[in-house]
Amino acid sequence: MIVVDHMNKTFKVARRNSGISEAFKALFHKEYEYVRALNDISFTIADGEMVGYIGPNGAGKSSTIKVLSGILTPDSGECSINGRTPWKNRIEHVRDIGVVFGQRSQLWWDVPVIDSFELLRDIYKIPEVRYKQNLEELVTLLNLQMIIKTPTRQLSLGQRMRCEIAASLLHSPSILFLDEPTIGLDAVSKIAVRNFILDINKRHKTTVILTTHDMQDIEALTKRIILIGKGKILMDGELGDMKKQFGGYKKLSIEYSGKRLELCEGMKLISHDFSGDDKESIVTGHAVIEINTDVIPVSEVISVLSARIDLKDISVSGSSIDEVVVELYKQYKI
Ligand SMILES: Nc1ncnc2c1ncn2[C@@H]1O[C@H](COP(=O)(O)OP(=O)(O)OP(=O)(O)O)[C@@H](O)[C@H]1O
Repeated sequence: MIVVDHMNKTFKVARRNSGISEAFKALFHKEYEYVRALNDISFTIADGEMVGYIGPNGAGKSSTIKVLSGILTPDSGECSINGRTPWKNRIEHVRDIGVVFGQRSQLWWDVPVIDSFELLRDIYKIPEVRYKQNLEELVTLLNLQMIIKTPTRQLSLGQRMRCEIAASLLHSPSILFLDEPTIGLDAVSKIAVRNFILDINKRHKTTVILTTHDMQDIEALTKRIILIGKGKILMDGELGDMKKQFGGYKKLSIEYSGKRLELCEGMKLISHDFSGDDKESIVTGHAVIEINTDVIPVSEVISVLSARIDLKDISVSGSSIDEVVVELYKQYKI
């Protein structure tokens, strides 16, 4: 169980203008600015839950993960993870958690991956039998057989990320923090990583907190999302509800022939290609229309259109998860 209660963190950042004279001045008089990375944040995450922690750049996601993993001490507020305070009980705490920072490596750069794994076994004092079992499972599920003897620096990004995830799980943690685990991965590697995370959550009931800008990760993995912006928790709820609230638009794509395309209230033309003179003669065309379903249902749009034109082909799609998130960020002005 993770309980975060009214947590705050402010960074003091040195600022100066460019130029040699400014650099010289800064030797004697430094100017500082305060950045409020976490502003009174609170949330609770139950055992076995998978939560997407989202927000724009600089929102405070990594700072939260750093506090939860014991790397950073907050200025005030409480945090209890399985009954421990991460920054106070660091040694016991790290046995309970696995952390993957997509942009940083926990593997030793110049040695084969298996050597890094063995070092981690010694650091975490993982019993030999458990280590062997976990290693075998992770090597199979993450398909590491061919790369485990290669030095980390010679691995591709996708190969390294699979090794990073394995490294974070060797000691069977009950909680996994994933900070942008699919950043820079190709489609095949992304899907492999997502499937693996789903699998360990299902089989081992591992609690997963995932920060990402990849909304397909969120859609594939989590039901609950927590939105952070400018250090504040702005929303905490079901992904499905968020889609309903912010995704009230449908896109209608039509191939048609007939006279002029006329729209009514609740319909907006996104794109329109047509042949012929659209004022007088029969035209054939392709149009994409955005429908505000709060104003007019899709069925009515189709009947309005088909009264005027001959619909040859038609497809309807909802707002993509990215569009929903753009709406969400707009709404909260972040
Ligand atoms: N060590 C630090 N020193 C000074 N400022 C910091 C430090 N770490 C983070 N910050 C600032 O705190 C704010 C939150 O940063 P954080 O890295 O948590 O954001 P984020 O949501 O993870 O962003 P991104 O999506 O870009 O990774 C930013 O304004 C950042 O500049």
